[in-house]
Amino acid sequence: NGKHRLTDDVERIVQEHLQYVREDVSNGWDLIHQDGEMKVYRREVEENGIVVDPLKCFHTIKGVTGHEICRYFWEFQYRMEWETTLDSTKIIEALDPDTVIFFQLHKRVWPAAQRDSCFWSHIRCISNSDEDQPTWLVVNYTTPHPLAPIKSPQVRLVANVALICETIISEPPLNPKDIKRENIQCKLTYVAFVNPGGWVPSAALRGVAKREYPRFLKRFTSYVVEQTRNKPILF
Ligand SMILES: O=S(=O)(CCO)c1ccc(-c2ccc(C3CCCC3)c([C@H]3C[C@H]3c3ccccn3)c2)cc1
Repeated sequence: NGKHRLTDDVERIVQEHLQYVREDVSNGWDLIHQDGEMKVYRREVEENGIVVDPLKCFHTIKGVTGHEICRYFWEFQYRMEWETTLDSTKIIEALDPDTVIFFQLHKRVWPAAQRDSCFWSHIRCISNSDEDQPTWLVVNYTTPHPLAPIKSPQVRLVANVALICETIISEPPLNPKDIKRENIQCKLTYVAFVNPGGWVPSAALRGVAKREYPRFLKRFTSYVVEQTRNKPILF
């Protein structure tokens, strides 16, 4: 894909996430939610009295590939079908076929002021030669943009989010064309570093995050399972 003004930033952040995804959650992380295969961890971090808790979620979803999960997460046209915490979302610039810039209005979470966000969103396939299936990832990273002016009373969110997915094929048939959905599953890692961009009561924000991240990940992954059920597998 063509080089653009954010190529170096995108490369740097993608590489950082590829290192970070391997870090285990044994020390310093609290398991805040478990539901079947989904495990949600959080570290309690404050910067200048603002809660910026990193979030890490591991989940295994049967019947879908990592490419399908990343595709539905990245593609703009599906977003409002699974994202219940947004008032609006729109693409304000396309930098290359895999990198766009979004502007989003997030639903107001009382008593905090309404948040908006502007980030570049990049989707990529990392082929790791040794394993059979490639890793797919999406990164959403805050960036300023002239078409996303900061307008009071909205507060600009600062977010660095990654969705990293592996595809597992159990009992692969001799001919890949014979692979069925019951033989595939996606192992996903979702990490979110969200700075609310301005003061929010710590307990309120931690409560919202604890409720909303698991709900959002469950709703999103269920949506992809539904959408792909009778479609050819996208590897
Ligand atoms: O995965 S994404 O890139 C999907 C694209 O939309 C993503 C997900 C979540 C957020 C987000 C935005 C705002 C908040 C807070 C900050 C003050 C008031 C709201 C939170 C915290 C509260 C947690 C939360 C988690 C999930 C959904 C909503 N709320 C999270 C941003 C981007």
